[in-house]
Parts: sequence; C-alpha cells; structure tokens
Amino acid sequence: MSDDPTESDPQRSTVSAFPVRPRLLVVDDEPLILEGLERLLTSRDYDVVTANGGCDALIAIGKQQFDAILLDLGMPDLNGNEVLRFVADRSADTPVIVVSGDSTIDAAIRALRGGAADFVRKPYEPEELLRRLDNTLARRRLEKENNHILQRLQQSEKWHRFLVNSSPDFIYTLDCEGRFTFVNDRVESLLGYRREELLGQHYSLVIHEDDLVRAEHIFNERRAGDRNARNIEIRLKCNPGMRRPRLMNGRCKCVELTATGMYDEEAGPFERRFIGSYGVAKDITERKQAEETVHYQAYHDLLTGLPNRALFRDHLGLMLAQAKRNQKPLAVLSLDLDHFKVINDSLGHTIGDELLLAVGARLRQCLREGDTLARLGGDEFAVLLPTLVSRSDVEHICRKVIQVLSKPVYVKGHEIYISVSIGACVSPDDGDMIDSLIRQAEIAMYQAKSHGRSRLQFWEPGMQAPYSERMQIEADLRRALARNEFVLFYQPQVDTVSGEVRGFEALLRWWHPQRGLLTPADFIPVAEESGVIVPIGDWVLREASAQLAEWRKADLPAMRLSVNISARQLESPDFVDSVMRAVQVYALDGRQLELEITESLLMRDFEANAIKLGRLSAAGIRLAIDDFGTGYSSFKYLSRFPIHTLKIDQSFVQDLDREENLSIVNAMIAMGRGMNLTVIAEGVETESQLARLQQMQCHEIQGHYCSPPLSGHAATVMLGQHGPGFAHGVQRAAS
Ligand SMILES: Nc1nc2c(ncn2[C@@H]2O[C@@H]3COP(=O)(O)O[C@H]4[C@@H](O)[C@H](n5cnc6c(=O)[nH]c(N)nc65)O[C@@H]4COP(=O)(O)O[C@H]3[C@H]2O)c(=O)[nH]1
Repeated sequence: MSDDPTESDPQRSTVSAFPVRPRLLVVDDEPLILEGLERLLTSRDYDVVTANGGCDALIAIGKQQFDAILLDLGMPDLNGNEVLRFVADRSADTPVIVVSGDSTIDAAIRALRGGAADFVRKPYEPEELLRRLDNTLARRRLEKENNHILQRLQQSEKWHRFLVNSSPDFIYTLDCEGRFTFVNDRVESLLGYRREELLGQHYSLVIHEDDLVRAEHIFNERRAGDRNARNIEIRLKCNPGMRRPRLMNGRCKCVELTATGMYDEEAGPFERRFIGSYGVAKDITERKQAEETVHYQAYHDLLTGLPNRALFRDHLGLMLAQAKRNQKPLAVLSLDLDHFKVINDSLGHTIGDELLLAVGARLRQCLREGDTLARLGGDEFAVLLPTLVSRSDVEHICRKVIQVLSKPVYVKGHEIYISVSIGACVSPDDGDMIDSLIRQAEIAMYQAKSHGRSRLQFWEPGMQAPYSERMQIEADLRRALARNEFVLFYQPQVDTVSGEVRGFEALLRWWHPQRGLLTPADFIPVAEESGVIVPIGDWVLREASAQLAEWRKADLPAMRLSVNISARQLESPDFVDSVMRAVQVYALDGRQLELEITESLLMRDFEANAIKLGRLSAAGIRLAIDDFGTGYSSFKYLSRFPIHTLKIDQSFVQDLDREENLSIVNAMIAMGRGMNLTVIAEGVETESQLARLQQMQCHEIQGHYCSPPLSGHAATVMLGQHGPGFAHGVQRAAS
C-alpha cells in the first residue's frame, strides 16, 4: 500500500513531486487583458489555459486541475466571487490570485475571506504580478509538502499503533519514576488489567513478589542500544480482581522481557535527559509450563508423584554433603513389596497401581518432612533419612513401616495383604558414595527377602556376592530360553503291584554354559521372583507335550506325563489357554497330561483356581496335588478340585521308620484311596520304604529306588523295554 496521497490522481501530480510546468487558469472577460496575461505567463514557461468569463472558468476547473488560478472579479456572466466559492468547494487547495480592477479595500477583504490567496490590483506591474504568482505557488508547494508529510506521519503512527496493540507481546513505556505511561491492548488478555487501570501505576503492581528485586534492575533500565537488558525471565502478577478469569490460565505469567532506556533526543547529543524506559514482554508461560512438566517427568514417578531414582540421587548427594559438614549419619533404605508381582499379575495392573499409591501414602505417614521417599520402579521404593542419631533410629522407623504395611489394604473391594522387605545402609559407616549406598541398601533388601521377607536387614560388607549371583542368574535366565539351554528329564512312576511304569514326571534342568547342569533349586526361585518362570513353564508344557507326541509316533505305550506348575504360571491369565494350546498343537489325549500343583498354591486363590482347573479338567487334563501333607489344606476344600492324584511328599517317605510318619502316610494313602485318587509316594530310595508303602497299598512310587530322573533318550529306551527291571525289584519287595 502506498502512503503517497497524489498517487490516486492520474490527471495531475504535485508541484514538488513532479517538476513539470505549473498549469495556470487565467480568467478575464476583457480579451485584451486576457491575451496580455497569457502572453506574459507563457513567456515565463507557464502552461496557460484561458477562460473569458466565470462560466468558462467553471467548465475548465471541472475538466482539469490547476496549480493556480488568476481570476478577474467583475465579469458579466458569473462574477469572480462566485467562481472563488466554487473553487473553495471543489478544489480548496488550488490557490486563486484575484486580479481585479476594483481597487477598494472591501473588494480585497471579501476576496481574501472568500479564499483568495492574494489580491493584485489592475493595472498591474508585470514583474510584480509574476513575483506574487511565484510566491503563491511556492507557498502552496510548501503547504502541499507539509500536508503530505503530515499524512505520512499520521499513517505511520496509525500503523505503529496497530502493530503495538495487536502485538502478541505486552509493550509498555514507563516514566523516569517507573510509572506506566503507555501499555498496549495485550495487557488486558495477559494480566487482566484494563489499560486505564495501569496507566500512572508503578510497575511493581504487576511484579511477582519473589521477583521484585530482579525487576528493579530491568524496569529501571537506563541503557539503550545493544547493551540493554534482553530476554530476562520474570513473573508478572495477574489482576487479582479480574472479572474474566477464563482469559487467564494461572495467577501469574512468566515473560521474557527486553527493556531499553529512553532519552529526550531534542536536548542535543551532549545533554541527553533520561525520560523513562520502554519494554517488550513476551509471554512464555506455556513454554515454562512445558519445561516444568518435562522436568517434573524427568524427576518424578508419574504414578505416585514421588521422586524417582534421578531425584533421589540428587537429594542423596545434597544430604551427603550436608551430613559431612554436620558430622551426622544418614541412612538409605531400599524397600521392596513382597509378592507384589503376584498381586499385579492376578488382580491386574489397575489394582496393582492403586496398591502402590496406597503403599506410597502409608510410607509417607511413617516419615518426617525432611525425609525423602522415592519410587525407584515397580514395587521398589527408597527412603533417605537425612538426620539420624544412631542405627536404632533406622530400626525404629523400619519397625513402624513394617507394621503399617502389614495392615490390609482395601482396593476396589479386594482385601490385600502385603508386606515389605527393607535393606538399609548408613553413611558414613557404610561409605559416602551415592550409587554404592543405593546399591548396598538394595543388596541388603534382597538379603532380607531371602531371609524370610517382612524384615529389615542392614548392609554388611560380605553381602555383595549372593546378590550379584542372583542378578547374574536372572540375566542368564532371560537368555536361556532363546539359547535353548533348558532340557527336561523324566522320572518314572512305577506301579507298586505290577512294577510297570505308569507315568513320568517331567523335571526341568538347565544346561548353563559356564556352570554346567543346574537343578531347579538353583534357579526356580529366581525365575519365580523375576517372572521368567511363566515363559519357561510354557516351554516345559510344550516340550513335555512334544515328548508324548514323539512316544506316540514311535508306537510306545501311552504314558501319563506330569509337569510342575508354578505359582506365577497358575496365576497368569493366559494359563488355561497355554495348556490347551500345547494339548491341541500335539494332538494329545488330555488324559495323558497331568499338572502337578502344590496344595498350598492351590489354596492361595481358591475360587480362581477352581475355575481354571475345572476348565482344564473338562478337557480331560489330570491334576496332581504335589508335596501333599506339607501344606494346610482342608479336605473339604480339596474335594472341590478335580483331583486325580495325590503325591505324598518325600519328607514323610524318607522317614517312614518313625511311627508318627508311618501313621500319617497310612492315613494319607487311606484318604486318597477313599477319594478314588491315585496315590504316589515321592522320594522312595530303599527297599524297606517300598515294602511299607506296598503294605499300605500305595498305588505308585517315584524315587531313586526305581530310577533317577532320566534324559529323554534314556526314558524312551526304558519305555521300549517297559520297565521289567522295576517289576522284578518291586515284586521282590512285595514278597
Ligand atoms: N532325595 C531324593 N530326591 C528325589 C528322589 N527321586 C526324585 N527326587 C527329586 O525330587 C524332586 C521331585 O520333584 P518335585 O517334588 O515335583 O519338586 C520339584 C519341583 O517342585 C520343581 N520343578 C522341577 N521341574 C520343574 C518345572 O518344570 N517347573 C516348575 N515350576 N518346577 C519344577 O523343582 C523341584 C525339585 O526338582 P528336582 O531337583 O528335579 O527334584 C525332583 C527329583 O529329582 C529320591 O529318591 N531321593
């Protein structure tokens, strides 16, 4: 858009902008005078148009623009004053010089009042007329130029005002006392003040109390140019009484401020007078909030809102420095919920999350304000006790924690019992390095877990090894499946009367690349705790099923094969499906597969287990109660499960000489037979044990007396021979 007002007139440009010959209109009814004037002016290079009366003049003015008009007054058709009025109405900026024979002062005054620029009496001196014409044209040229400049200034001010007011930034000026002399419209949406409310007010009205000292420097900025204050972050307060809170998000805004000193330029370069400052404040509230969110997320656990490991480390670092200065001990606790994974897997993550929230809140109750409680991940919490008197303080707090967490937690209708294992270490006794203190507390916590859970264990120097070994096993276990390092062994279960092999128990072994063949006792507890047991258990089911399918393919007698099921496996929501899948994939007769589940595990979640096992039983799959006699099951409950086999725990079998054990085993066998179950005695090592079991009419035995667990190949060979050797031994014992 152009700001040049003459650009809109195609007929004529201004005298100053386009130095062409000035165009004049000469009006007189006297032909001789008209001619004389025309000659005179043309000789001076004016572009002359003549009109021999008032009417002619109006026609000429209507057609084109003139830079000046020389006008006679007394004309018969239309006198000069009428023409003058017409010019004043139509093109007021065209100067008119009246050239009249009427020499009265009244005529001159009237003409000048009517808008004439000058009055020249006839007869005139040509040079005098030309000089007056030149003056008039020069004056008009200056006026036009001034107008033009004024217009441009007004336009430019309008644009600046528009830019300032529609700016997304808050723009202000202050006087030298720090009072607002200008604020743009943005202040209303930013701070909730109307402009009039702020004008004349001291800037401190809008500064957040905590930033007042900093603001003093910026709002009194005297520097101008490149050295001024730039991009200074500061908080501005919103109008507390604002009526339209929907415009605001929050009670204060964060801005980035650039301020500059203002000086009175007219005082000259050596006498610059400070008159105030102006500034531009950019709203960065959203950016700050986003930064704060990112920062919060980086340092907090999002579920509980507690500090995470990074923030815990920071706090610990600070407190260690402080403890060193004050020569006071501090303690780091590592807390881990016992069996949390089981709860999480069986009741679902939503309940698990609620439980963690409840635990966090309870832990907080046991601590003082200066203590730090953090969630390091999963069910692992950490506590920093920065001011201790002695170790007994730690014991006291931990007793409180253990006691508070031993009370049931109610989540969505579930009554959940949880306990916590705590490891602790104290600085400076146990060191003063952040990471080693945290690690030592964790090591001690694992020790507490392995010593029976729900207890406190202080770190001791020798504790490193078992923890590392456990971690190593866990890491190796995670790789073992992919590397095909697991293998199943098969231990036969032999009929006590016929001596024939009735079935096998599949027993897991791990060919560890460095440590050789490992038995379940070496790795099942770690696999259970870490959850790796679920995929491993799945593999066992598939491998055992594959073995049955292989025996069938080799035309070997159909055997029962039992597999051990772990707690995590049974509680996994996918359990039933994974068993069914194995049966279907290998097209097994469901009755060939038996699941061994310990009685205590069965009782743990009675209702859910009854449903799951009911579904499996409907598909013909058998259920054996493992380690029978070691748990606290009630016969009444046991009868609600579709059980086929009772396995008497080897601890009873191996001590059959004791009268008391003999009676128990006798009762168990009688009960099993009474319930129409197959009774198998485990861990039978001697002939006399076998003889007693035969006497008590135990159906089958399993143990080294018959055979240790065999490799798949050895078990296949045995099946081919169909166990005559056993029959011989078993029958001999019976006779
Ligand atoms: N002293 C003695 N022991 C005998 C005798 N005969 C057999 N045994 C051992 O007794 C254990 C019987 O298995 P379990 O009670 O089911 O107890 C098993 C079972 O609870 C668990 N387990 C084994 N395989 C698996 C598996 O695939 N999955 C799961 N979850 N657990 C398994 O590990 C436990 C131990 O398994 P193993 O070390 O293979 O130990 C086996 C077996 O080798 C004997 O005459 N004398």
